[in-house]
Amino acid sequence: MLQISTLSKQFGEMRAVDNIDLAVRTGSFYGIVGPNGAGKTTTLSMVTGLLRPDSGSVQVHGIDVWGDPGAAKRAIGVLPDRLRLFDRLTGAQLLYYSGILRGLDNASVRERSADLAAAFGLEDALNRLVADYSAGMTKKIALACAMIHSPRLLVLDEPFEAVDPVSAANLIEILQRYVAAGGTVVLSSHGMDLIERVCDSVAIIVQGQVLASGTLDEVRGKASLEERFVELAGGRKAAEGMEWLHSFSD
Ligand SMILES: Nc1ncnc2c1ncn2[C@@H]1O[C@H](COP(=O)(O)OP(=O)(O)OP(=O)(O)O)[C@@H](O)[C@H]1O
Repeated sequence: MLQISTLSKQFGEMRAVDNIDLAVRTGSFYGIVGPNGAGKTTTLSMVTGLLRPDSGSVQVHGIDVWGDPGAAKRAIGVLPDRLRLFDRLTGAQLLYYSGILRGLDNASVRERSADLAAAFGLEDALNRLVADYSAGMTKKIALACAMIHSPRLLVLDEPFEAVDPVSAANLIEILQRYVAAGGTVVLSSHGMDLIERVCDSVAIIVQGQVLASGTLDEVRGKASLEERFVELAGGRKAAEGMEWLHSFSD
């Protein structure tokens, strides 16, 4: 479903993404993990046609994302990292806008909006401005907008950040049913337990490079995913120094 080949992106001197290759099969629940600044968001932005790569290619469902971005984007639903939503719309209007933009007819948009609002527990918030939503509610309405056109591939950058445990469990169930029906999910997260629980495959990205990828068992071996992650990310730093923090200036 997704083939990333020798993808690179440099910002000035910084090689944010350095020759990344990844393959995600149809029906996979794929997790991308890595330390802050590792290049996850940059990679996912290039995958979804939001950021032009310096080199390399991305194929989604056999379509070259940068060769035919319109066709590729039809196959993808995206939850970007920094949410830039039209937040002077109500939740209902934002869902309507997303559905119509994706070519759905009126009746389908209304039916799907109601289903999504119920699934995410947003029924009572639909007529309020998105600008007034909490962080978690904003994330949920953005997720609903990403799903409304039933894409083949969902690319979700930190979908569980700020989402409460009940909503996260609902979302996981929705995604698991979507995958069981043949959809494909690629998500980034810092929640190792969650990735271990829901993903069948995972990639660990450190300093713009894929240091491990494959099925969950291939990547973690006999260790936990967190242990493998810490090992590949260069270990933990001992919390030394900063005595001033314990000197309490009052
Ligand atoms: N537009 C930009 N201009 C300059 N540098 C950038 C830009 N976008 C990202 N970077 C840099 O590229 C590197 C990778 O950033 P990226 O956002 O992809 O990391 P990430 O793995 O998603 O991190 P996090 O887990 O903190 O979200 C970082 O060093 C970041 O500062």
